[in-house]
Amino acid sequence: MSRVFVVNSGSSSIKYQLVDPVAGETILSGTLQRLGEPGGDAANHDEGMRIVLERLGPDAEVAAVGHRVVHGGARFDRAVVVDDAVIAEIEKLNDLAPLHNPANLDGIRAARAAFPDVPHVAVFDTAFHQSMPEEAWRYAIDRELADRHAVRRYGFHGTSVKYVTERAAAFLGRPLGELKQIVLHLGNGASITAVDGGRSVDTSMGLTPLEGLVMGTRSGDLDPAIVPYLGRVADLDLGELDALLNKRSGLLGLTGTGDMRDVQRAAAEGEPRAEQALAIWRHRVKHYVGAYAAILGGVDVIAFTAGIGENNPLLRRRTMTGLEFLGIRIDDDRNELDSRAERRISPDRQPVEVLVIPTDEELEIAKQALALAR
Ligand SMILES: Nc1ncnc2c1ncn2[C@@H]1O[C@H](COP(=O)(O)OP(=O)(O)O)[C@@H](O)[C@H]1O
Ligand SMILES: CC(=O)OP(=O)(O)O
Ligand SMILES: [Mg+2]
Repeated sequence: MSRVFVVNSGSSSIKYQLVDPVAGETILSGTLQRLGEPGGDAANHDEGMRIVLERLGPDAEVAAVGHRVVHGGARFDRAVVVDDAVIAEIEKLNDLAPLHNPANLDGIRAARAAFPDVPHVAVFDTAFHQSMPEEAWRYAIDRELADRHAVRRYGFHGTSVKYVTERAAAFLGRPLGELKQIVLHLGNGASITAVDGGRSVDTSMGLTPLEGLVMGTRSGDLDPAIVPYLGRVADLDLGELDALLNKRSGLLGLTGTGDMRDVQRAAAEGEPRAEQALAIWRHRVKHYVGAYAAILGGVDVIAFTAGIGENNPLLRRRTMTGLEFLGIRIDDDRNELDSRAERRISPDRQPVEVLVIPTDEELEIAKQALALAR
């Protein structure tokens, strides 16, 4: 038996799959969305997990349960079998991934109660980025203070980036070890990672999933002085500032909606704030592509993935326009093809292969969970 139940209990959704990674077969999958919002699929994560477990049924035979855990801190550089001590460690990191780790833990607790006799495996978003060199992960602040509190760049979406870079190499029929890749994971949470020969060497998210790109509700990069400054002039306390930057910024803060589809619709209707928000969003993406081409000393592959990266030809084209000097070109017919498949969207025989690789965090989690459970 090699079936794995995978739970990706996220900030506002629960994605789940029953997969057999050996047979490469998905038996069941689904998503509960907008948890806690009016009209959402469940009132909270506990109720959401109850619904998921009902859908799975009492007789599902599983060899292991795999859990996505966003923050593994300095403690977890690879997947681990969950026990009470691991749960306590994950809980300590709640403050460093406030939209994610508490929800991940809700999923783990509910699934352990439902499947007490099989191994539960935590697979961390941060693990893949532990290969970054110190010049990429260390912030230029007081060394002792930073080390005492484990303040450093961790990076996230690593499970997705690992999967996408391996698939990209397989798609091209070239050895992973020889490729310089830039992965654009553009979803509600969004990040860009530089991968040299299969190893993460830099990534846009930092201590928390707040740094880097403009996201659905997160600001991404800003001058850190803005935080104390706004605290003083707008009389906001630290909790309010944290909520402002994580939950009420990004596309939401700029336009009033955090969903890229709505922002694009508004922009297409000529709404100037929406058009400007897209321009800011694209500017930040381009900034990181250029930076990582420089860090890598060249680029062989640009891989688009996640909700926006997989489904949005207009943003793919417009973020790549102006990067011809790096050897990056887009073939409009290929780019606009409506497809769920892995595909090339650059013309043939270009210095840079531009690909769309649909991510599958759940399959990657299932593989790692099964490997550890055995
Ligand atoms: N066809 C599409 N065009 C533009 N954006 C899309 C499309 N489909 C999904 N998205 C966007 O993708 C984002 C969600 O991506 P996803 O990877 O599912 O996020 P997460 O896993 O972080 O919740 C949303 O902003 C959504 O609007
Ligand atoms: C780490 C992170 O931002 O995850 P997500 O994209 O699922 O919100
Ligand atoms: Mg995601």
